[in-house]
Amino acid sequence: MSGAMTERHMLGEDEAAPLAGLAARVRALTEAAVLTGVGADEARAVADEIAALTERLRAVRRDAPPFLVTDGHRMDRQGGNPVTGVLNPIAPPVDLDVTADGIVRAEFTLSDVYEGPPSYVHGGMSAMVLDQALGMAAAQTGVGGMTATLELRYRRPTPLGVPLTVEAKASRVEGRKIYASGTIAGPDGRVTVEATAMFVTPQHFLVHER
Ligand SMILES: CCCCCCCC(=O)SCCNC(=O)CCNC(=O)[C@H](O)C(C)(C)COP(=O)(O)OP(=O)(O)OC[C@H]1O[C@@H](n2cnc3c(N)ncnc32)[C@H](O)[C@@H]1OP(=O)(O)O
Repeated sequence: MSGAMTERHMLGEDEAAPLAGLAARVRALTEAAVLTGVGADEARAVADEIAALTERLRAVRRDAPPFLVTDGHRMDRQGGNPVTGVLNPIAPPVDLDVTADGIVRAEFTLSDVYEGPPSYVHGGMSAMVLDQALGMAAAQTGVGGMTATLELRYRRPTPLGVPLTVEAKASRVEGRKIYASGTIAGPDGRVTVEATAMFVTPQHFLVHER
């Protein structure tokens, strides 16, 4: 089971680097699988080889994704995060940075793996990137919290395969509620998606993590 309370193995740089390399290869494999034009026999043969490789990785299995040893902000440690995690092949990954004034920002590119409407980014993927960025912005105010509400306005289609920018900032804190907003913009700087969210700090965060 993968739960918040599960004890996590901590990966040092020496252990993390080859696993990040593995994730990068699987990410490339995923894109190749989505775009391949090989015939049925070749697809079956490759599938068998991948099944064998999967069994090799399963030979030693952890109970939950490991954390990275880091002196950066807290989310840095979640190498398995589906948006930012270098250890997770389904993460683009989006390398979110935090400026001194609490703005969370990244440039990233989404491949055809994330296609929703033909030639554009899937709206759920934009939501996931924004949830993560706004969540990190909320965390800059103190403890951070769980997403309670996330409202999105899809202003225009988000293009695939070109540099996008995500930006987020917390706007205010009211007790355990933290409000944040953010955007995704295309290479021309025009905003494609706007988001506002409210995060609620669960009581157990306050007890265990302060
Ligand atoms: C660095 C981190 C980056 C992380 C980015 C990714 C973030 C995520 O994706 S988190 C995953 C998605 N979210 C979830 O699964 C959350 C599931 N929900 C929960 O766990 C709980 O409902 C939680 C924590 C939001 C609130 O629970 P709890 O602490 O018991 O809240 P509760 O005491 O009932 O309410 C506190 C206040 O918040 C309000 N509130 C709680 N939930 C909501 C909601 N969904 N909508 C509106 N208001 C809400 C309550 O009305 C109450 O307000 P007031 O104090 O004014 O009466």
